[in-house]
Amino acid sequence: MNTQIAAVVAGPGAKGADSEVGRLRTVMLHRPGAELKRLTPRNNDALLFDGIPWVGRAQEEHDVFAQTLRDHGVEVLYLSELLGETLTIADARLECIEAVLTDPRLGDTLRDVLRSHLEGLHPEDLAHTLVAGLAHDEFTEGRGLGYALMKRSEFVIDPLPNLVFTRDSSVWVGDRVAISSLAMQARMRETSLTAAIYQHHPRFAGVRTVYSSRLERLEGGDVLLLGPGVVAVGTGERTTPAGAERLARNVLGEGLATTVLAVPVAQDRATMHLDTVCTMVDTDAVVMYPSAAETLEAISLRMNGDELVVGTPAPFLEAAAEAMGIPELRIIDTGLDPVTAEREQWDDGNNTLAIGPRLAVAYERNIETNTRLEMAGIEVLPIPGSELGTGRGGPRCMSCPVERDFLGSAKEVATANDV
Ligand SMILES: NC(=O)NCCC[C@H](N)C(=O)O
Repeated sequence: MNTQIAAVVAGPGAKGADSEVGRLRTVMLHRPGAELKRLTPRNNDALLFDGIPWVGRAQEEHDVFAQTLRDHGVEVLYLSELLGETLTIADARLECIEAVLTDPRLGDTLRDVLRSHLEGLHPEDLAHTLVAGLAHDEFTEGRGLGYALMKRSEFVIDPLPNLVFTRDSSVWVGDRVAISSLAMQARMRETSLTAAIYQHHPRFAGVRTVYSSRLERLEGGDVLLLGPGVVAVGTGERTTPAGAERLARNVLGEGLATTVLAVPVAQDRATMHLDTVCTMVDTDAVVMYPSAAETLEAISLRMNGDELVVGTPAPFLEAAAEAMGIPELRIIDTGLDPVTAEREQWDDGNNTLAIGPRLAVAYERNIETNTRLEMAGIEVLPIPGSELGTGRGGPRCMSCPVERDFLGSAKEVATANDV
């Protein structure tokens, strides 16, 4: 175990998180809005939705989620409000507008008129347009061949319906924020918004980043803070091995962790991120899709001086327990038959958001999984998700914890494991 680790800054009021289960203090959500109204049967696949949500009901469901968090003392920050405030700052406006204009489909003529249009918008209207997109017919000033040949159903600026999954576009590791590098075309522009918020909004003044969207592919849904100093990173289509290795180099190099576990995840629609099959519900327990529990492996990444040492594959639960310095990483035994397990995994039954140890928000529809969690002593706070679920993400996907109580420091963990 590498003991040359700087202590994670975990002072009172520190932002960030060193676990999945420390008491949740502040979270960033995005209340879905006009961007969901852009979804049609023609574009929903490309926009990564499995259906056409009833938008008003999705908003009601999301409001229940936010209120459940508030009722448990969690401060809820809304991404669009932060974005509107951020876009009062000239540099932030430029960066977000530039991210739109880099779209190679535009062509110079359309790009120029679009630039002038966006530059003229009030910050809140600009925030709205950056999130909801701009349809061909809404942009009456449109010019150029790109615009002339665009179908009426197409967008000059694509909407961002997956912004609701705030987990994926940024993730905190210790007191640093990682701006992710989203893999799918439909989501790439999301990080121009989160990057601008973290860089320019006064709420985050002085916060340092540990990853940027210019680096290799990395999505927050793949990053699990197993415990102080131990980070698991799912790898596959969304987070590439190169992205996991880059994150490992950065967090290990900065003393934010002692071990990173790379965890290859089977690449199916239902299992696009590590958090679709496994989330933590206690300091030493996960709720996990049974078939993943049998098959997941982990490869440890540690630093030896300047060298990144790559271990050999080992069963995930064993490798995690060893890195965490605990006898066992428990799985809540859901004991479900394979069909029920598959149905509830599809509906994000394993994608819980812990508000603290043994207290987790979960979709109410996953009755069997939730019952087993309760039987195992995990208090479940059920929320509706029939419409939200069409985007294929649950409470963890829909939340970016900005501040949790720290459970410890990397230095303490390193010391404890060395004894
Ligand atoms: N962490 C997550 O699993 N997030 C859910 C992302 C769902 C979104 N429709 C996507 O395909 O990226």
